[in-house]
Amino acid sequence: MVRVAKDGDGMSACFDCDALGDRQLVDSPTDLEPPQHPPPCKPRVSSPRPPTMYHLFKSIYLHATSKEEYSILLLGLDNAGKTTLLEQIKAAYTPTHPNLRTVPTVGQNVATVSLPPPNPPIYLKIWDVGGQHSLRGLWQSYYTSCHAIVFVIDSTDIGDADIAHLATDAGRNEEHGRLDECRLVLEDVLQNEDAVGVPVLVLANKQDREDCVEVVRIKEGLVRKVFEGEKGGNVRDSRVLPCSALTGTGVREAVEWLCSRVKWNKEARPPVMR
Ligand SMILES: Nc1nc2c(ncn2[C@@H]2O[C@H](COP(=O)(O)OP(=O)(O)OP(=O)(O)O)[C@@H](O)[C@H]2O)c(=O)[nH]1
Ligand SMILES: [Mg+2]
Repeated sequence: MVRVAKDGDGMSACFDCDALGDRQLVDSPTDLEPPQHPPPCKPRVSSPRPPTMYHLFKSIYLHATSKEEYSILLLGLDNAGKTTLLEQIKAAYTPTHPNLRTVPTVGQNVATVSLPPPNPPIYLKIWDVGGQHSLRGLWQSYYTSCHAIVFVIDSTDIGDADIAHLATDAGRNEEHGRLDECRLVLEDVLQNEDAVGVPVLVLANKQDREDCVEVVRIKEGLVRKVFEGEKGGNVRDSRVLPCSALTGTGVREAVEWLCSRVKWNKEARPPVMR
């Protein structure tokens, strides 16, 4: 039996003594002395090899060329505009045209963008997951490895965007769109313990439409109340920004905020090196 040492396991190749001894007995019929079993050979244990110049240069090269990669998770109700946003981010940072003819996402879409200077030299890996009710249970499996969450709101489908109104009699009779559903889903994200401390950017999307609610009302009437309410979870970095995923307005500002926040939070959630 031959044991061949693997590279770096500290032991050089060693031939098994029994096999060699048997063959010597058969090949030496004239031996008068009783057959002597050869002494077992000791495995030669070599000391760990010092790093070579190759390894040294390789690690310097990897250090100089690798970049930090942060994962960004796009969440929000179905039809909010997440996939359209992903297309606009790709188009803003890579030489591609956005595909704005989206279909409801069943599962996920993912894209990695490398930010050009003067942004910090990092990769953003952006995960767009389906927002339909039946798919929301999958979101939590992304929380532990994400570095920031973008919660996309359809600014045309949340009534007057004032959750205090929901509780009043006057409010009950009004048309709220999906305001209550949006509040509950956002609270659910903020309360998840795997997402504690993760920076959250709320995007008031579809600001290009005339029937949209202004960002300041969404901030004061919905987002601030959810974050400061009892289901708002722990303190975290957060921001509300207007955007139109369809026209691309506000998309770069959103990405820049995300870049600064993931870097800021890198002690708590370190990046992956690529
Ligand atoms: N006017 C306008 N329409 C938008 C905007 N963003 C998205 N839409 C439209 O809204 C619809 C839904 O967009 P999607 O990006 O597919 O929505 P989604 O959030 O990915 O939906 P799910 O995959 O079901 O979770 C599409 O018809 C988009 O063209 C926007 O900023 N303005
Ligand atoms: Mg989608």
